[in-house]
Amino acid sequence: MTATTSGDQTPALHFVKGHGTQNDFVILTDPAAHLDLTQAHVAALCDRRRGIGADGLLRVVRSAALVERGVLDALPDGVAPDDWFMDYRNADGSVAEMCGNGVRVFAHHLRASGLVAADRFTVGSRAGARPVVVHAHDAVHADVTVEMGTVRRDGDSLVRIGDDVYRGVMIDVGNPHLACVVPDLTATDLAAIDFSDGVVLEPDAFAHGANVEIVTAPGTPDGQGRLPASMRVFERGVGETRSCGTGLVAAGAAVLAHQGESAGTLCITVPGGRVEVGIRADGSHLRGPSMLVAEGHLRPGWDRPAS
Ligand SMILES: N[C@@H](CCC[C@H](N)C(=O)O)C(=O)O
Repeated sequence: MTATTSGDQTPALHFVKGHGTQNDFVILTDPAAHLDLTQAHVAALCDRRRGIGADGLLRVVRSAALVERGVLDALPDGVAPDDWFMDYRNADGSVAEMCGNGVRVFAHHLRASGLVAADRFTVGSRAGARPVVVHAHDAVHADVTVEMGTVRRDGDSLVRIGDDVYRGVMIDVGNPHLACVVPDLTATDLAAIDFSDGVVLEPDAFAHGANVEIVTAPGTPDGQGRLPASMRVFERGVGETRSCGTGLVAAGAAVLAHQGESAGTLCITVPGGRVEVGIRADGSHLRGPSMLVAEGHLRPGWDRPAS
């Protein structure tokens, strides 16, 4: 992966490493879309042994530049040419439409780096515009809310995980999910689920694969009226992660549907922390922490195989 400068003059590439409830990302700032982000390069960079290691990569790029360079055919719904665009890739190098934790970390990076000077702005994504509010931030920590858009519920489907089969709701939050609420599942049972053989979806259920969430039924509301629940997730293009923002919104909608409700606020615990999810008839939100933990440079030639 090189900047467009040719030959051995390629400059060292600056990166930032961050996470949202331990869903971790490599962030590359590339305003004019000069980087040639191939699937193999992204996979190598996200590899925890031969690269920096991450669940995904966030390229920080001007929306218009992605269209000019042919990465996008057109600007997605509501995205303006000047908006910063989160060009998201999974750890295996595949492209995904949206990443909820990624938007929180992306917005934090924009504020902390001075690329954006306001606390309210819009981030572009392949799933459309995602308005954010940065409630507080410093160089390392931030608290960010993302408007996650409409949650579309489809029919039910099944997933096999090891010897167990779970029924869930197919939910689109810009990207596809199967959110399975298991009423009698305790937090201990949830922690014991073995994802090591992956997840097997019904063959015709999802044209492009899906992320799978296993969620407990909600407990009694907390002091702020939020329903508590716990979740684990197996992400398309990654494997099990310690959190997934779009998955949390899908899980929130599934928990509410399980209660016979279509709107409400939840506080959901994942292995990497806790976030707030709000579901409304006309949209949804995700609020939670972001951390930017490191920065550095990729050495020119990092992607050449060892001789
Ligand atoms: N971790 C993300 C979701 C990333 C994309 C997902 N793996 C997919 O392929 O749809 C999140 O926080 O939403």
